[in-house]
Amino acid sequence: MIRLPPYAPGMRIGLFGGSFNPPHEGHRLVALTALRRAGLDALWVMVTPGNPLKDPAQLPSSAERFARAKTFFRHPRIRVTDFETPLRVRYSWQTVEFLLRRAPGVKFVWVMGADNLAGFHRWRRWRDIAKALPILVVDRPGSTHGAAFGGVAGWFSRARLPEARAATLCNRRPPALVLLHGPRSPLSSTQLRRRDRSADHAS
Ligand SMILES: Nc1ncnc2c1ncn2[C@@H]1O[C@H](COP(=O)(O)OP(=O)(O)OP(=O)(O)O)[C@@H](O)[C@H]1O
Ligand SMILES: O=C(O)c1ccc[n+]([C@@H]2O[C@H](COP(=O)([O-])O)[C@@H](O)[C@H]2O)c1
Repeated sequence: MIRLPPYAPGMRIGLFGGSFNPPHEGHRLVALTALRRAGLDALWVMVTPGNPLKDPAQLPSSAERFARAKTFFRHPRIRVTDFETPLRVRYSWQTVEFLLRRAPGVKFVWVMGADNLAGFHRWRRWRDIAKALPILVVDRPGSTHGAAFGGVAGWFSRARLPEARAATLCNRRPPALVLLHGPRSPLSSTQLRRRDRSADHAS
């Protein structure tokens, strides 16, 4: 049996998947923004076994990334989980399908940064994900335009809600999308890995 964080019918839960290699303040900003502006009861930080669009070489195990994320995200409404690893998930549509079956009545919303929406058309069965649950996107420097006008923007045009309606997103019938603007973080895991590598070289 796959273990999940606590849930109950009617709860509003954000699903925030990522590599988290390592976690950083940009991730925290997304998590807190989603909790607050969508009025979520909880946010699950889902440490992926591996983004299918990224090179898995050099990716620490999900156990290592999970441990680090658990230490990093200390918040009463944030739960870190790596259930996608025992579930042997490769693509997010599998996660969504599993959760909707396993936790009926929970109001799930998919949470992502703007760069992920800009590349969403490359995700396996992205239309099925979009038809299965609402999507909340938090702006990210460098991806504002791509998220608003990129590959999937046309498809979402009628499903897009104004930011002021973000708190209603969990109750919307999908497809439904909100693109949130506000405080942004320029941080990335790539940048942190580079910084760690140069510190190693210097010492
Ligand atoms: N600074 C940020 N602002 C907004 N969203 C972010 C930011 N950093 C990461 N995210 C979002 O967090 C989720 C997990 O991202 P991920 O763990 O790949 O971090 P990353 O910094 O993009 O990593 P990498 O640099 O290794 O690609 C994705 O939805 C991504 O869009
Ligand atoms: O399902 C897909 O095709 C797919 C393609 C790219 C990314 N994802 C998921 O998107 C989330 C963010 O990934 P990342 O690497 O940008 O942190 C994570 O849960 C990935 O598994 C999923």
